[in-house]
Amino acid sequence: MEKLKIAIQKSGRLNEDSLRILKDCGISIDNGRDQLKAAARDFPLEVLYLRNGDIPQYLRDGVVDVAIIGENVLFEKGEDITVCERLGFSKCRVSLAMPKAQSYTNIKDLEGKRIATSYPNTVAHFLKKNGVNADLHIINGSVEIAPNIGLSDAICDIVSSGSTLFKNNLKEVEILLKSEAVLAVSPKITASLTAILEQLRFRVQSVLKARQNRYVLMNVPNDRLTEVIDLLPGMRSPTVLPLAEEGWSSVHSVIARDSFWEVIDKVKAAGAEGILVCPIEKMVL
Ligand SMILES: Nc1ncnc2c1ncn2[C@@H]1O[C@H](COP(=O)(O)OP(=O)(O)OP(=O)(O)O)[C@@H](O)[C@H]1O
Ligand SMILES: O=P(O)(O)OC[C@H]1O[C@H](OP(=O)(O)OP(=O)(O)O)[C@H](O)[C@@H]1O
Ligand SMILES: [Mg+2]
Repeated sequence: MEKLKIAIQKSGRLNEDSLRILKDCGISIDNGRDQLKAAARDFPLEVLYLRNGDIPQYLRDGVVDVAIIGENVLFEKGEDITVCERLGFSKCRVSLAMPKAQSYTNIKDLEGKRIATSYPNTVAHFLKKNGVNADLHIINGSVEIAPNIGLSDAICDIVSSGSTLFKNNLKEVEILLKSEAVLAVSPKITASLTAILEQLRFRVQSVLKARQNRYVLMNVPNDRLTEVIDLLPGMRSPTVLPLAEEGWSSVHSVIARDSFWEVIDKVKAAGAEGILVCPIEKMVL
């Protein structure tokens, strides 16, 4: 049977979460150490472990059909590659930073300056858009050290918590783009493999939806039911079941993770008690 070839990062920031999302989709992979290729046991999928930076070219050439990759890498060297799902992990931004002591008012301050980066196309694109000329120094790692050793006046690199910038006495001055892990598709994917990709996307979507929501159960006195129900969204509407004790009901609902505490505070104030919160494994709408 034909198999969809998926590339995931061999080692690094994306590896673990990429394997986790496949696992949550019910796809188990025989994952021998040092193996560069593995087959899934229960889904027509073959996994290739590759360098994140090499993946755009493999997608372009059709060596792999899909990949889990940092969106920032597509911006740098895969603008022709299509994204079919945003996966919600490895969130970061690509930013320009300068020594803290240096004054900065706007991008024009970078005119004629030396900028060290691993993302030359991204920086060149940003500078061109702003009509600024600067010297780019391409380095592959430890970019944040460059100003401290006199290699550059500014840097452009990935920022997440900001602690690497802080430790190197740098300040973030411009955000060029925001990124997260995405599922990207080869322009050469065939129709029959697209059908398998659609099955995979369906599973991914139900896993992501489930991660974004929580299942809640609570006890509510019957005379406060309408008030509590009005505060709860639910998939269609909340479920209401009678408790063994007269005058009380059990109310079940689904709440978005982001608005969770806000809703809980409100239902509590409206008379709900014994509130239980459970993770959801899959959510099919
Ligand atoms: N500090 C961070 N916080 C969140 N996401 C990050 C962070 N650093 C990198 N990422 C994301 O994870 C991706 C992989 O980063 P990582 O440093 O593991 O590999 P890499 O050196 O860019 O790639 P390669 O696999 O080619 O060696 C990046 O492209 C980015 O999308
Ligand atoms: O804002 P922060 O939370 O500090 O994260 C940003 C740092 O994380 C990444 O490096 P990583 O740790 O992946 O090391 P690498 O340079 O070897 O890839 C990135 O290149 C930054 O240096
Ligand atoms: Mg890194």
